[in-house]
Amino acid sequence: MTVKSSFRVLDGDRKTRDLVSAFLTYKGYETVILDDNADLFDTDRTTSPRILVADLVSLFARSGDALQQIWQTDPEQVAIVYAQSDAARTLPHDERLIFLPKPLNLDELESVVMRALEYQALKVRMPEQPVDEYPHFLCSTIIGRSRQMLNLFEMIEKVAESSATVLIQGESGTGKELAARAIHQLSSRSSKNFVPVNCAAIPDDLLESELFGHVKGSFTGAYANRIGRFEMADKGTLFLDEIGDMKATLQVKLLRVLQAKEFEPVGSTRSQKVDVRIIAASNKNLDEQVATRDFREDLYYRLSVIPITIPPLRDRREDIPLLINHFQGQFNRDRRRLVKGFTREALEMLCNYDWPGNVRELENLVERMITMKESGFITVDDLPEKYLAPRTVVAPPLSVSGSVPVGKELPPEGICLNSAVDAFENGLIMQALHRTGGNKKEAAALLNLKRTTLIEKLKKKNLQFP
Ligand SMILES: Nc1ncnc2c1ncn2[C@@H]1O[C@H](COP(=O)(O)OP(=O)(O)OP(=O)(O)O)[C@@H](O)[C@H]1O
Repeated sequence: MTVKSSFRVLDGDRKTRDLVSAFLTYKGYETVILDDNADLFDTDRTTSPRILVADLVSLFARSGDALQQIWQTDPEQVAIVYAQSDAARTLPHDERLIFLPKPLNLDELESVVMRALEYQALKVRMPEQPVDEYPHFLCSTIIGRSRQMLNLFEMIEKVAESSATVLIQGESGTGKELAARAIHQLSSRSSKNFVPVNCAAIPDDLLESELFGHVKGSFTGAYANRIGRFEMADKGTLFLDEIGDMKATLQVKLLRVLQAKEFEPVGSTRSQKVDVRIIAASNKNLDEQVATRDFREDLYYRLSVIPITIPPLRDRREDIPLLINHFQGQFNRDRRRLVKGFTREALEMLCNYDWPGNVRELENLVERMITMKESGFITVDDLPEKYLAPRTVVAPPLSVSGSVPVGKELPPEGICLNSAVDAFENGLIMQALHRTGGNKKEAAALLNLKRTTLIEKLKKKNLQFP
């Protein structure tokens, strides 16, 4: 049975219907006009793609639930529905539905037809993997396949069972809050509140009242009694983010609550009991802050009963393609885009980049790229300049001393030497692997390294030749 394109056109207004049908036929698509007697829900699944182009009023005249009924029979059918602009909000939010405002513009119709075709092509080639079967998720939010992330998943599952205080450390954007939420979600406290507090975002003089609440009249502006985050988190979890920014006097009070499991609201002398699990996080090195006496040692030990460190993304590069794929799916859905992915070269650039902003930076980049690109593949030319650095690395000749001279000028704002050297080294290693088709022995010879040294480097840097 041959699989052919098929558009079904539904419109009570004959003139518009004939125009749409003639236009699609002219563009080379097989088109069927649905007259009054045609069964809207008996879709012929031997045709592909299956796209309905319909006037909203005519569609709803058949049934107010017409779209859902069509999708029940044929879940991959795309509906291009046109109506007056303000009718858009009456339509369900669904990636299979494309709205087109009236009056119909044939250029716009052509472009949404392309989108619909791309959507279906994508669905046929890449059936979505059910989340449950996806092996690299925790709580369906944290993604990673690197050894470090799999260890982290295990750790989170273990610590969730207890109520011990957890201290999560890691650079900004590595997913500390996500990890804290997962611990709460997997714990027996999950039906109660998860209450986050960003200690760095709240002015010092307000943080105490924010945490413990206050009684009316306790300070200027305290017009009424107010409960604090500790009370809100009773029987649940309190997430103290950026704990390293908490001022010394408050550190003492927090220590007392951790020890006595009770606190007093600002302006009150009455102690209140609470049952709160504390998860603290910091992107500063608390060890160093303890050494410089910026953080109390006793509080540090109280908080770090279970210490967890989330490694920066550059130390687990094999997670990058997985994360890109995840965010791509998410933003294609959210922004109603049909971007198919990143080209291999673009992906390689991104895998070589150092991601100082970690997963947050990666997520923002993918969102920006998907929003701007709309469909097709994202290529190296679409990437912002800063992500291209490794491509500009051309293996220069060895200097007399045997060291490799840096081919770029030092920018006026300076550079991070370690990252630059690291990126430069990664670029050369990947080039050597490319040139030798992934043969490590030959690549090592090109780099004047022992094969085992190259393998060690690849492992240490988490570099993978695709
Ligand atoms: N492993 C991951 N999988 C999926 N998304 C992630 C992952 N890690 C981080 N993210 C996403 O990256 C963004 C930053 O994560 P999060 O806020 O948890 O980081 P953080 O370490 O707490 O940052 P900060 O130190 O700046 O508070 C969020 O949008 C989060 O959903």
